[in-house]
Amino acid sequence: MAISELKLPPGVQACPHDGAEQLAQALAVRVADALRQAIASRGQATLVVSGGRSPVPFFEALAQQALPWAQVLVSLADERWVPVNHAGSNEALVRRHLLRGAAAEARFLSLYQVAGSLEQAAELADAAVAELAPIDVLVLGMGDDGHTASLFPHSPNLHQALQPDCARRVLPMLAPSEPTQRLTLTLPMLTSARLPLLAIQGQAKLNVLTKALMPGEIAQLPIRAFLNSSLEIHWCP
Ligand SMILES: O=C(O)[C@H](O)[C@@H](O)[C@H](O)[C@H](O)COP(=O)(O)O
Repeated sequence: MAISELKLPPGVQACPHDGAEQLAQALAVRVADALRQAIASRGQATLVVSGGRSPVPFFEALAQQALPWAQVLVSLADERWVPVNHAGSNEALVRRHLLRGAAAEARFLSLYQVAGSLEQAAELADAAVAELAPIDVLVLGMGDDGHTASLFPHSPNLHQALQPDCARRVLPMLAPSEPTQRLTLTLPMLTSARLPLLAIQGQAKLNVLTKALMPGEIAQLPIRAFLNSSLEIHWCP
């Protein structure tokens, strides 16, 4: 099935692209326009991006966009609880591929915190991200298991993190793969985004999305929590 054939709920929109490079470029233009608008209205803009492997071409395309970067605050939807010099650090990925050239002037808000336990790190991150909401632009990814941010199926704290009135902005999560200890923004933080975007690539992820659009438990496919409000889904084969 092609993404254009999916029956999407009201507010959810599909944006198909021919390939990864086209998706990265189009998403960068879309995000940059929204950041410019936010800066024109409020003098600054907040951008929350995801980690993983696929966002690299998008980060590099966005870094090329002409923007008053000093007025942009960048942060992450989720982070692996590893220091920035660890190969799995999402912060390192953003610093390497997005915050470079003129974009290095943007301010970056770390989710990663040095602490004695993951729970303590989540409490510190919770306080640190208070200034993020409401988010102007959110770019989510999705795993083959239907997780988004670090909202992993059946993780401890998943139920709490997905409550629309969750009082925490950040909660600790456990991922099924290394690095397993994660920090994630919770549902109310993520859904505060004025422009929520989901970027996914490939048939396998389209199949997961198709399944997520069918009735079922949110805990099985946490992406479901984002399919009942406004969302722009950018997809390429
Ligand atoms: O830290 C992370 O791993 C993420 O933020 C995560 O939610 C990611 O977006 C998905 O796992 C998809 O990752 P890919 O796009 O690389 O497949």
